[in-house]
Amino acid sequence: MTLDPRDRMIVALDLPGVEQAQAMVSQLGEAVTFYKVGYQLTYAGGLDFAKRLIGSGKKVFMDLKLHDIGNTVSRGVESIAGMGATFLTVHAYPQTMRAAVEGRGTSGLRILAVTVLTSYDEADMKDAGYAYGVKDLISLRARQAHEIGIDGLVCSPEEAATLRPIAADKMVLVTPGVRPAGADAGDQKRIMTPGRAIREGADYLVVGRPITAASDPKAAAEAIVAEITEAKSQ
Ligand SMILES: O=c1ccn([C@@H]2O[C@H](COP(=O)(O)O)[C@@H](O)[C@H]2O)c(=O)[nH]1
Repeated sequence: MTLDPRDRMIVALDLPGVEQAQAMVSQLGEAVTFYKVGYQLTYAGGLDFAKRLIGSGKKVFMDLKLHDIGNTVSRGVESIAGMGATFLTVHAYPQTMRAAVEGRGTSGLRILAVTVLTSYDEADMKDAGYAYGVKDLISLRARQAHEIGIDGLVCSPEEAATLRPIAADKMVLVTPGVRPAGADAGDQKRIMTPGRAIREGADYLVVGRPITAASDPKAAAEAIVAEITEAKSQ
């Protein structure tokens, strides 16, 4: 996939409100082309803000991680499909994924299935009652997503190399859990540096706090794009 390295970085706008999100977008300027809007901002006026971002020429990933009975998921996805976002997440349960694919129809919205959250390690999987470990569950869910016609997977960069053969050129690999060398992991448990994530086969990197909480967010974003560029040139 030929993409400008800048377009491979998706900045998570996990901020308390539209005012803070707008200030961050203004500060980042041309350094960032792709934003992710998740729970925090969506429930604080973020849907209209996301539409305005799209109107201003930025790409938007709605990280709503839908999971409900099929009819509710389909109808929810139909509503989102009209807003012009590029990506929308659902949890990677077969019923939910089928409903999402039905709801997106022939719109340009691409559905991403969240395999196993990057804040989970093996102990968390057990704690949540899963019989599978991370590696087996992400592989199972990736195969199911492929069969159902999902457009991409959300996984840790640690799993990009394992999932690439399943995703082939049909599904993009979108990876949160990205931390520049020496950065605080926070609640992320399956992490990798930006350069290594790209070398392992990630198509898009999702980065939040390492940029939005940096003393100079624009410089932090530019440094990540430089790492992506370097990794792509190898
Ligand atoms: O498995 C997942 C799925 C989604 N996310 C989201 O990505 C960002 C990561 O933010 P950081 O500040 O860089 O940790 C955040 O919005 C999550 O909701 C994820 O981390 N892992």
